[in-house]
Amino acid sequence: MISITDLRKVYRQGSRDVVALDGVSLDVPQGNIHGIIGHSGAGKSTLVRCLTLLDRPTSGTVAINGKDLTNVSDKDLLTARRRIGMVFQHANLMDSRTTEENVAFPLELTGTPKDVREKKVQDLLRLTGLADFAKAYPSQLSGGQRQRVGIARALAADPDVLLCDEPTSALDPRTTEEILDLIRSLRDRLNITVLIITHEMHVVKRICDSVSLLEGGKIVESGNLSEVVAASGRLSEAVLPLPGAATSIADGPIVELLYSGDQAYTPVISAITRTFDIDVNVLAGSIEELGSSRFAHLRLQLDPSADVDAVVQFLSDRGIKATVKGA
Ligand SMILES: Nc1ncnc2c1ncn2[C@@H]1O[C@H](COP(=O)(O)OP(=O)(O)OP(=O)(O)O)[C@@H](O)[C@H]1O
Repeated sequence: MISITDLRKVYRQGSRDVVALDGVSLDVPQGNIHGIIGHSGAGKSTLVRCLTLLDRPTSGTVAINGKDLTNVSDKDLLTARRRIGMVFQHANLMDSRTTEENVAFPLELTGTPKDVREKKVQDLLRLTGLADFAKAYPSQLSGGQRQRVGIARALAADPDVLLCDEPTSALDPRTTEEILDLIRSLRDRLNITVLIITHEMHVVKRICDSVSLLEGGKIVESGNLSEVVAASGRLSEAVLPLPGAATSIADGPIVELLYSGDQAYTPVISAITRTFDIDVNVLAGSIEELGSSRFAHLRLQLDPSADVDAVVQFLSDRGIKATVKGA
């Protein structure tokens, strides 16, 4: 488990202070994949630097399984850093080393005996689908394979947390899916906690259990995917976007529905039509399967004669959040 508590980082720029992190608090349980999403300047890189102890936070703490990493002495810094394995946008491999030598590098630094090292490297290569590329040099590998090497190397020191900083931003869509699936399968097998820093919502939708929106150095929304969808905030809009203002074909109240889980299997439109004996027009819709749950976001236009309050109550009785958007 990783616990970030009231993390602040203030940079001095000339005569003014720049608050890059403004009290970030976050708990990610063991074995969870948590996405941190934010636009440029939100504070993502600063957060990564503070989590990897490359930069000391101005105040606040980062603890892994209850052990505070932020207050370790310089002497213990290297050991503390090993508890977080880093995956970057570019794998930054050593060109003169083969795949297995790149993966072995962190183990050489810690003086791991050769026989233990070799077994560990072969295990990691199997785990990351690289067994056939052990003797290949980075120049002989595809972008996706190089990223796999970077992931295997990040796992070599048995970290408690895998911190992935824009791990797929440099990859094509198909390779992106492969790498995200690999990260999820590693989590499933190793029960490792994963933090993914990204500006891409599809990364969150593909593998994250939970997500936080970082903005101006603060976490402004956070929760597991069903919670953030139900909260109908900005993350909800980003997870289940509806196309812009759809033109209505007739007068009549517009209602937006947001629902997940079992309710997503409810035949909602026919239920409204039958119960209220009115026509319903679908203006826009977005239905997604995220993790093991299904989420739906619909914009409906009801018959002008509809008793909209009664329809909203009918939906709410069935666990479906409905908001009237005006006629
Ligand atoms: N070393 C520094 N000195 C002064 N200000 C800094 C420093 N590093 C970051 N900042 C400021 O802190 C804020 C957050 O920057 P940060 O690089 O963490 O954002 P980001 O979300 O990673 O953006 P990007 O996605 O563009 O990399 C910005 O206003 C930035 O100008």
